[in-house]
Amino acid sequence: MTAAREPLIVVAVALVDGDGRILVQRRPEGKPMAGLWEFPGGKLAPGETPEAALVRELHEELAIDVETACLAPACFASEALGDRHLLLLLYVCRKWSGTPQALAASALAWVRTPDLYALEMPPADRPLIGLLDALV
Ligand SMILES: Nc1nc2c([nH]c(=O)n2[C@@H]2O[C@H](COP(=O)(O)OP(=O)(O)OP(=O)(O)O)[C@@H](O)[C@H]2O)c(=O)[nH]1
Repeated sequence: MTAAREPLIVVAVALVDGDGRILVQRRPEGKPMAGLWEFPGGKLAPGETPEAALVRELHEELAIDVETACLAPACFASEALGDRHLLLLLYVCRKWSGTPQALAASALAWVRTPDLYALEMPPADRPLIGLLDALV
């Protein structure tokens, strides 16, 4: 009997601009779920805290710098993802330095929360839209 794999923890962030819009990025060709829109973020490296992982991912994916204190835990999703179970921890951040650049995505878009419903997003993200709408 093989042991079940542990849940996959992914951290992601809703960056909120001064107009209350949220940044989403489009997954590039060649990756699973290519073409879907998602919140910037990614998997934890071994031994990394969720906040440290998010600071690193935001630097790698968007070339922005964020302080841990500016990452507010907001909500989470718990969803099957292939042969794994995904725990997607979503933070909200309103303060960063630099201008986001699409270093790891095929496109970036600033979107009002109700307009997120019209975007194709991974299944785990859909339940987060209503929760985010209540928070931003
Ligand atoms: N960043 C991010 N990942 C998400 C979201 N929703 C969601 O299901 N995921 C999934 O969570 C995982 C994120 O890990 P990742 O971004 O490091 O994965 P990846 O495949 O892009 O990169 P990798 O090449 O390092 O494996 C992916 O399987 C992705 O599909 C989301 O809103 N943001």
